[in-house]
Amino acid sequence: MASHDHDHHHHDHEEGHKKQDGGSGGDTSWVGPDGRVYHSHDGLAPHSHEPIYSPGYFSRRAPPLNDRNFSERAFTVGIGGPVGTGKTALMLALCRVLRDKYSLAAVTNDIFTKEDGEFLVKHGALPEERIRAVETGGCPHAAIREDISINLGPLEELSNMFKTDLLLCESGGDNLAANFSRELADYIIYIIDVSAGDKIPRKGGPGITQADLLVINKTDLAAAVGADLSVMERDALRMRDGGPFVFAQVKHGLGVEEIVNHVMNSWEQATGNKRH
Ligand SMILES: Nc1nc2c(ncn2[C@@H]2O[C@H](COP(=O)(O)OP(=O)(O)OP(=O)(O)O)[C@@H](O)[C@H]2O)c(=O)[nH]1
Repeated sequence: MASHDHDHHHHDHEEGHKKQDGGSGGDTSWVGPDGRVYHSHDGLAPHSHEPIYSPGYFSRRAPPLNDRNFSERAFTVGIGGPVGTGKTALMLALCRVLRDKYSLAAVTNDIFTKEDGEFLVKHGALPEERIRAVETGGCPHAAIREDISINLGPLEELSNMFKTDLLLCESGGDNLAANFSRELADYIIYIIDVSAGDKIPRKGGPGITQADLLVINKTDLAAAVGADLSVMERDALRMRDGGPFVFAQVKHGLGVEEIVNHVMNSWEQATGNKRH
C-alpha cells in the first residue's frame, strides 16, 4: 500500500498548518504559511511534495499535537533512522527498561519482511501479542509520514487491547530525509551510528534536525572507523540549534537510561501523568 510512483525523498514535512483547509484532507490542497503547497491522502498527515532546500530547524520543528486523546491511542514514540543504525536494538532496550512498570506495545516496520518484529519476539522484548510487524513495501518513509494509517491501525488496536501507557513504533529504516508525522509520533527519536563516519550529523535532514532526540549509536565502533566523536557532537549541536542528543551503545546498554529519561519527561508533560 505504501508504494508510490513518485519520489518522496525530497519532500518537506511541515505540519501544524493543516487546519487551514478546515482539516478536511481528502484531495484538497492548500498553501501553508511557509508558501509550500500541502495535501493529505486520507485526511491525515498533511505534507508537501515540494523540494526541501534546507535541512530545517530543531526550533521550528512541528510541535507535538496538543489535542491528542491518549485514551484512544497511547503516547507514541517513533524511532527512525537509516538502515542498521540500531533502531530494533533500541526498541528492545526500551522494552526491557520500561515493561515492568508500564503497559507497552510495539509496532515495527520492514519493507518486505517482519524481521524486526520477529527479533523482538525472539528476544522476549514483550509478550508476542503486544508486538506487530508491518510490511510497508518499497516506501518505508511513507508509512511514517504520508500514509500513516498502516501504522495507526495496529497501534490503536494494541493501545485499546492492552490499555497501554506507551507505544513504540519503529520505522523501516530509510535515508536521511525521513521523519515521522506528528500525527503518528508524540515523541520522535532519530538514531544514526558512528560507523558511517563522523560526517553524518552535519549532513542534516529532517530526522537529524527535527527529531525530539538524536541518538548517535555504536560509539564503541568510533575508533575502528576513525570517527571523531567531538566532531559529531559539535555538528549535532549546530544542526539542532542545541537540541538534545545522546551518545549511546544501545546494544551494551550505554546511554539507554538517558534516552529513557528524555522519553519519560516528554510522556509526563504530554499525558499529565507521573512516572512510577
Ligand atoms: N557495535 C555495536 N553494534 C550495535 C549497537 N547497537 C546495535 N548494534 C548492531 O547493529 C546491527 C543493526 O542493529 P539493528 O538494531 O538491527 O538496527 P536497525 O536500525 O533496527 O536496522 P534495520 O531495521 O534493518 O534498519 C545489529 O547487528 C546490532 O547488534 C551498538 O551500540 N554497538
